[in-house]
Amino acid sequence: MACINPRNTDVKAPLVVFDLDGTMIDTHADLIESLNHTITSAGLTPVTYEDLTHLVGQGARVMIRRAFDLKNTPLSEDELEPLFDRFIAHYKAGMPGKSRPYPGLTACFDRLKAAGMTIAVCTNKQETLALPLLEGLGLTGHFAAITGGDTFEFRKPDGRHIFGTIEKAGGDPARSIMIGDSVNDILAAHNAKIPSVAVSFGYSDVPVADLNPTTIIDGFDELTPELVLRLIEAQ
Ligand SMILES: O=C(O)COP(=O)(O)O
Ligand SMILES: [Mg+2]
Repeated sequence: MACINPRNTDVKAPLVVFDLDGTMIDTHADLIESLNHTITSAGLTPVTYEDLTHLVGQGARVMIRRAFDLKNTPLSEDELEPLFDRFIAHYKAGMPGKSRPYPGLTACFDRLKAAGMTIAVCTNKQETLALPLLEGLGLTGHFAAITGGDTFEFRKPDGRHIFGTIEKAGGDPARSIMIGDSVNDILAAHNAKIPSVAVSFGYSDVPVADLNPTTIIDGFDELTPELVLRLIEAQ
């Protein structure tokens, strides 16, 4: 097992930064249900899972706006706000709903932490949704920091969202990696100049290999301390 030298206090623990939707947690059923609850009230027809992969990624407001674009229906800023409130109320009320961690996630956390590594969350989901969802699933205690799409004045794919998360978690960008499922995560890692791991099972609307991540995993059993160290040392 990989081991961190505990005597060298100048070297920060390796930090593994996780995206939330489609990476740690399979949230698609609840997102689709709340989105359809929202847009059908405005006369739109429901969206599908395939649609969701094009809509999710930049938070709830953008998801609703993209759904209207998808259905070729104009939407003014004034109309958006009550729909946004309707989405948030519905999504929050059902939480954690059908959302569940992907297989092997907590075993992966335990493995990384046993090797002296730190874990953080960098999601574009707003804090008022991300925090109770992680709490509802009993995961909060694993993380040194959780940042959302509204924590800073910037969000993924802006690399500063990752830097802000690393700083809050007490990490070092030179010893950090990003795990994500979509273009925002891989681009943000690229912009922050840190290695990226794409998961193949999330909500990307293109094959994740097209995003040029540093590497790809098909399940959390592949995310080992050895892989994390290899990626950090190779950067
Ligand atoms: O809520 C979203 O739109 C995206 O969330 P994620 O950054 O955790 O994938
Ligand atoms: Mg995601």
